[in-house]
Formats: sequence, structure tokens, C-alpha cells
Amino acid sequence: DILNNQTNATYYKTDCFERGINIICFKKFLQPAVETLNDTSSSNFLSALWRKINSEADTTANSRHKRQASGVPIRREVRAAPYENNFLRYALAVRRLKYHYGVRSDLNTYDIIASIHTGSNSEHDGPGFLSWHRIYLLLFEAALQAVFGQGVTAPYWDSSLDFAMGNRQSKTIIFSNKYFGTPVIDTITGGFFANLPGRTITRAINGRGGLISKNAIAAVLSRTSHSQIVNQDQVRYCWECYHDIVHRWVGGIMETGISAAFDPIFWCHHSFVDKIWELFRQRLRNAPADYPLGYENHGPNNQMNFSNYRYRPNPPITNQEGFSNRYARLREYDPAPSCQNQCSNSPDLFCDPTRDICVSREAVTSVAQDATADDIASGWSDITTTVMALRKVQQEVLKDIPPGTPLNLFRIRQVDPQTRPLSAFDV
Ligand SMILES: N[C@@H](CC1=CC(=O)C(=O)C=C1)C(=O)O
Repeated sequence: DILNNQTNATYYKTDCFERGINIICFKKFLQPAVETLNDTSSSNFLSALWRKINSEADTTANSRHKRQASGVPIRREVRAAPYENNFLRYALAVRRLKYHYGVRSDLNTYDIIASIHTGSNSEHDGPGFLSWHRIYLLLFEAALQAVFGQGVTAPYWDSSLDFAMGNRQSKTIIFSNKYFGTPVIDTITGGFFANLPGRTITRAINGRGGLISKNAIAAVLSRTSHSQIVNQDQVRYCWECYHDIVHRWVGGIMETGISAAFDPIFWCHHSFVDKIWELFRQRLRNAPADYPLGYENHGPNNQMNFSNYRYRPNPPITNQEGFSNRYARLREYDPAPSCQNQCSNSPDLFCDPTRDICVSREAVTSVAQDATADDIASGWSDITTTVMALRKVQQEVLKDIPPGTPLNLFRIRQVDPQTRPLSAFDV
């Protein structure tokens, strides 16, 4: 298991931990593809994203009006209405990043960010998992915002809605062309993320692993300290462990940390991981002080699970700070779809009154399932209204929206992301 590669861990320990953390170190250990990313453009870009996050953290922390008034970007469930202002925005922003070669001409900007996870190991299997992935997700969203405009976020994928489908889980509309694309096994050829530049996306839905049940979430939330939810020996309460099984359930490139972040569903899964963590964190009265110190030494690759581990030097962000309100305040979460809120008004969820929970709908028809980008572009007939509406949207989207073209749905920034380099100014 390369995630547990000892050489990397040792390398990290001597080069980074003992000699002090710096940007080189950041690149070596947070960015596996060392050689690929060991360049000025990438590090300047990543530094700019860090600056953006921290300047927002400063602003939010100093805001007199606190969270509500400060326009904090919201993360909603993937299927929450309105589609055009939620998932569609995310899908378009991801496509922009995938077509963006403004940082490096040989590597698209999405893949630059995803590569950071490729070499990750130490930030898994322990408490640092929660905070590191929180920061990593913010970094990705900062990049989305740089090419697509302020406010776009990674919607959260609440996989308990799909868990509730029982033995029909692999038919979930999540893996239709309206959302993350099809087919459910092998390279995806349909939907927003098919045939994009850079790393190909593969899946193997429902081969192994599993989804997260409401009971699992309740078990995690029933604990009273962080130490209890990061302890890998207590699988029943271990939030990271529940997250692992979803990676395996999606399969394909999501199955291993080396490639997981190249699937756009990665960020939505982690958005959900972060949401539940945040619910938990807010339930603890002493949340900011409750760094799980007792579990720092857990696991073979625990370097990054030390509370005083610094992601990078300037501004300094330690794991412990990653647990603080400073970064938590940068996002808000829409409540989980429930029968009480009409399942977030989603046409793709329904309330099961006998269980009093929302359940995901299945992918609309086999036509929708199997449609490729070309099918969509050429138009298909005889399908449901939902799919017709979707087709209309996708016809525009899949043409790769000439930059600056205002869709009726929302405005796109008046820049050409493919030719205009990102700079500190943009972010
Ligand atoms: N490798 C993990 C699952 C997994 C965890 C991750 O954090 C990841 O990024 C990808 C995959 C397991 O099989 O248990």
C-alpha cells in the first residue's frame, strides 16, 4: 500500500519534520508527484490559494457581523435544489479548472491540486485527517473560485441518502449523467466529467466497501470528545473509517489515495466528511481546545497527526489550528435533506414516510444512463421532462461554453480561463 509507504514517511520525517516545514516540504509531502510539481508556477499558485484562504479567515474572524452577515459560501447537498445554482455550478467550475492550463502548460490546474493528494499518506489514519482535509478542500474551492467566481463550493454528497436505497444503491441518480457521470463501472464516458483533459476517471461502483448509514452518523455524533471519533480501533465510532468504505464503494480511481482526488466526487465526499465533523465539533462545548492529543501517535504514518504539525510556514497553520473556528467559519452547511424540509426540494430525492428519511431516486432511464456527450449534443428524444431539461442544460455545458458567455442560469466571469494565467490577483 503506497499510502503506507515507509520511505515516504521517513523522507518526510528527516526532510520536513526535523529540519522544519517549508514550501519544498509541502511540495514533497503533500504533493507526491514531486518532480511534476516542483516548479515555481505551481508553488506560486498554491501559495496564492493559501493566502486567499487566510485572508478570508482574517476577514471572517474580524467581521463585526459574524457569520450570517458576512456572506459565507454555503455547501449544500449535491441533489439539493436548485440544480442550476448548486450542482451545475460545481460541475461547470470543475470543467473550467480541468481546461485551465494557465498555471502550467503541461498539467491542467485541476490535476495540479489533485496531485497533492497523490503523495499524501501521513495525513490519513489519525486526527490530522480531519483538519488536513478541511484545509485541502478549502484550497480546491479557492481554485474553483479563481476560475469561476466567488461563492462556488463543493456540494456535499450525503451518501446516507443512497445507503437508504437498500439493494438498489448502485442505481443511484448520483451516478447518472445529471451528476457524476456514467457508466458505473470502468472509464466514464457520459456526463460533465467524461473525456476531459488530464487524468481519466474510472469507477467500480458497489464492488466492495459500502455507504454511510444514518446509524453510523448517529454513532459518531453520539461521542463526546474528538479522541473517540479518531480512534481507528473503535471502528464503530471512527469517522475516517466510515469515510474509507465510501472510497472503496465508488471504486476505480477513488479506491486509493494516490488517485482519489482526480474524481470530482472526491471533493463532495469530503465536503460531507467535513460537514459531519463540523456538526460534531460544534457539539463539543470546548471544541477549539479539544484537539485529540491522546491519539497523536496512532498509526504508522502519524507525523502529520501531531497537533503542532504545520501545513506550511507562512502563514502558519498547524493541525490544531485546523481544528479551530478560524477555518470552520469559512463555510456554512445547508441542513441534511429530511422529510421536514421536503428533502431540500430536490426532484432527485423522496421522503419515505415509513422510515421518515429521504432516499435518493434512481437514474432516470437507461437512455439517460447510457447517453454520451455526443448523444446529448445531438439530442435524444422520448425521455422524461427532467431529462429534457437536463439535455438543454448539458447542450450548453458540453459545448465548453465560450468564456464570457452569460448562461441564463448565472454569469460566468469575463475572462478566458484557458489562456489567461491565474495569478495572486485572481485569487
Ligand atoms: N485506502 C483506503 C480507502 C481510501 C482512503 C482515502 O483517504 C483515500 O483517499 C482513498 C481511499 C481503504 O481501503 O481503507
